[in-house]
Amino acid sequence: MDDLDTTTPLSAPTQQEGFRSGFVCFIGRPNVGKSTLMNALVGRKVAITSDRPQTTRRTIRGIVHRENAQLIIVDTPGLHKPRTLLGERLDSLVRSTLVEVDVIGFCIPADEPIGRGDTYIARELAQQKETPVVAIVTKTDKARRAQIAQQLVAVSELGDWADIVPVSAASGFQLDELVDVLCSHLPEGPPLYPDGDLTDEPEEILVAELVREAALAGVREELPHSIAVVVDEMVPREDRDLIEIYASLYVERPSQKAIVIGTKGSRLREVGTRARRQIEALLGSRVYLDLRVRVAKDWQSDPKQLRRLGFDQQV
Ligand SMILES: Nc1nc2c(ncn2[C@@H]2O[C@H](COP(=O)(O)OP(=O)(O)OP(=O)(O)O)[C@@H](O)[C@H]2O)c(=O)[nH]1
Repeated sequence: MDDLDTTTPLSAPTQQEGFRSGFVCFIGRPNVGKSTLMNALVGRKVAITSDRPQTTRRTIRGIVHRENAQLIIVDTPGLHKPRTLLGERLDSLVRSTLVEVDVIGFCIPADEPIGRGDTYIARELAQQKETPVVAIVTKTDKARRAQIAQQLVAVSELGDWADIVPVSAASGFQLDELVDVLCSHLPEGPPLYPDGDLTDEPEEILVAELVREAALAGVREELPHSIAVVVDEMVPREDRDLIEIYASLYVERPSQKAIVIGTKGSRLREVGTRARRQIEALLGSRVYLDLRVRVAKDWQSDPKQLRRLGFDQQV
C-alpha cells in the first residue's frame, strides 16, 4: 500500500482537448472474421473483456485506449447465431445496436466474391444514414494483392462508406490504422472508462463503494462527504486466482489526507484490509488492493467532473 503526495487536479484527464470517445460495432455475414477482428483489436492495448450486458443492452467486448481517443467495441450477440435468419438478425440489430453506436464496421472478406449476404447488409445499412459506416475488408492475408485491389473497388461500389480499410486480424496488417479511422468518426468527449482498463461499470462502482465505506469507518464525523473513491484499474491475473485492484481515494485537503492515512500509514492499512475482505466476498476471488490517497482541491464543487468520474453516485 502506498500513498502519494501529489495534488491531482481532477480536470486533467477529462478535459483533454480533441479527445474522442464512443462505441463501434462490427457487422457482416457469418464467418467474415468479425469475432477474430474484435479479439485482435481487444488484444492490443486493452483491457478486460466483459460478457455482462450493459444497461443499454450492449455487451462490451473491450476498450482500445489511445492517447487521444477511447474506442469501445460493443458486441452484437444476435449476429453470432448462425441459425437465426439474417433478415431477423439485421432487423433487431438495426433497431437496437446500430442506432446506438457512433460508428459501424461492415466486414467483408478479401478472399471471397461479394455475395447476396453482403449485398443485403449493404442495402440495410444504406437505409440508416445517421451512423457512419466504415467498410472493412478482412483477411487480406488470404488474398493476393490484385485480388485485394479488386475487392476494394467492388466494396466501394456496394455503398456509400465513410472509409474503406483493408485489414488482417491474423497478421496484424493495418489494425492500428483501422483503430485510427474508427476513432476519427467518434464524437469529441471525455474518456468513458478509466485509462488502461475496463471492467463492468456496476462492479467497479461497488468496489469503489466498499473502499469508501471502509475509509469512512470511524471518521465519518470528520470527513462527512469529503472522500470519493475511483477504481483506476481492475486486472484479473491470468496465472492465478487473483484480481489486482488499484484505487484512488480523493480528499479535498492535505489535513484530510493525514486523517485517512493515520500515523505511519496505520489507518490506511486497516482500511485496505477491511475493504479487501469485502471485495473478495463480492468478487469471489482473492484480491490485491492498492490504495492511493490523493488531494483533489475542492473536487466537490464541479458537478460536471463529479458526474463524469462517477463521484455523484457516492457522495
Ligand atoms: N487467414 C485469416 N483467417 C481469419 C482472419 N480473420 C478470421 N479468420 C478466420 O475466419 C473464420 C471465421 O472467423 P470469425 O471471426 O469467427 O468470423 P465471424 O464473422 O465472427 O463469424 P460469425 O461468428 O459466424 O458471425 C475463422 O476460422 C477465423 O480463424 C484473418 O484475418 N486471416
